[in-house]
Amino acid sequence: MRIDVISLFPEFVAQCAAFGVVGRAGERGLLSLHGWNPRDYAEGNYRRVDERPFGGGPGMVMLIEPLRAAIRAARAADPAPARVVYMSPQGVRLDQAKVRELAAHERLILLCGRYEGVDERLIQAEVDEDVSIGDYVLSGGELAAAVIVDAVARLQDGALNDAESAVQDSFEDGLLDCPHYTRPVEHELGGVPAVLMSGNHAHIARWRRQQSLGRTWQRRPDLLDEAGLSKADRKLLEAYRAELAA
Ligand SMILES: O=C(NCc1ccc(CNCc2ncc[nH]2)cc1)c1csc2nc[nH]c(=O)c12
Repeated sequence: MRIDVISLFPEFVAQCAAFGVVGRAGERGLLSLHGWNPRDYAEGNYRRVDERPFGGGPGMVMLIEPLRAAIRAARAADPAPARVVYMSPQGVRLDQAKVRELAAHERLILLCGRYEGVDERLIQAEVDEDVSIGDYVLSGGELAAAVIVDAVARLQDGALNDAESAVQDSFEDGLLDCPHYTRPVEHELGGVPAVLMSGNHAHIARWRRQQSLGRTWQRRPDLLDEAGLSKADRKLLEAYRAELAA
């Protein structure tokens, strides 16, 4: 998969892709990341990339032409067609389903705005979809682009080893994770649930499932509705709640 990031700070996103699983995906040739800076395509001796908004109001708006030239350069760098995603507070909210959708493309071009955003005409002409990473205010689209790079890199075949795939799958079952413990068994902060030391793998799996169900019910009941619980799940959750009420 090839991802081109259009940003005034392209090194920002490159850095986020230099470590861990994502860095390894790059080394394995599963993901290539390229940055394009609109300022390199800005005209005039001030090389402007932004201007004051028509109609007045605070902040600045990114100009059409430097962005358009940078997008064109990115498109031209590889013959494969690219999906252009504008990182925007007005976008659809990113979730794992959207990540899977984006990861299926051979190429993505991620457009990162700064200031108040981008001239609407550029968005209409060049952008396929707008994506937000949540309802909070960031200083630009770069962190959102880095989130997408990380999440889609993990889904490239060969990016994760078996253990890491298990971690990925556990999230994808739609529930929150169970608690995790490692050595020492005894610690001033407390001990370890006996079931985890029992060696009884059926009991351990049941306990972990019950903890996932219980924590999801307590912290993210919204996820519970979609999770499609089995009869066994519902019994485990009932027992969890009964234990809390006791
Ligand atoms: O570029 C991004 N943010 C920069 C930014 C933030 C706020 C405003 C203010 N706009 C005026 C307004 N908004 C609502 C009503 N009036 C403009 C630009 C961004 C990309 S994806 C993402 N995902 C989550 N959060 C984000 O901020 C982002």
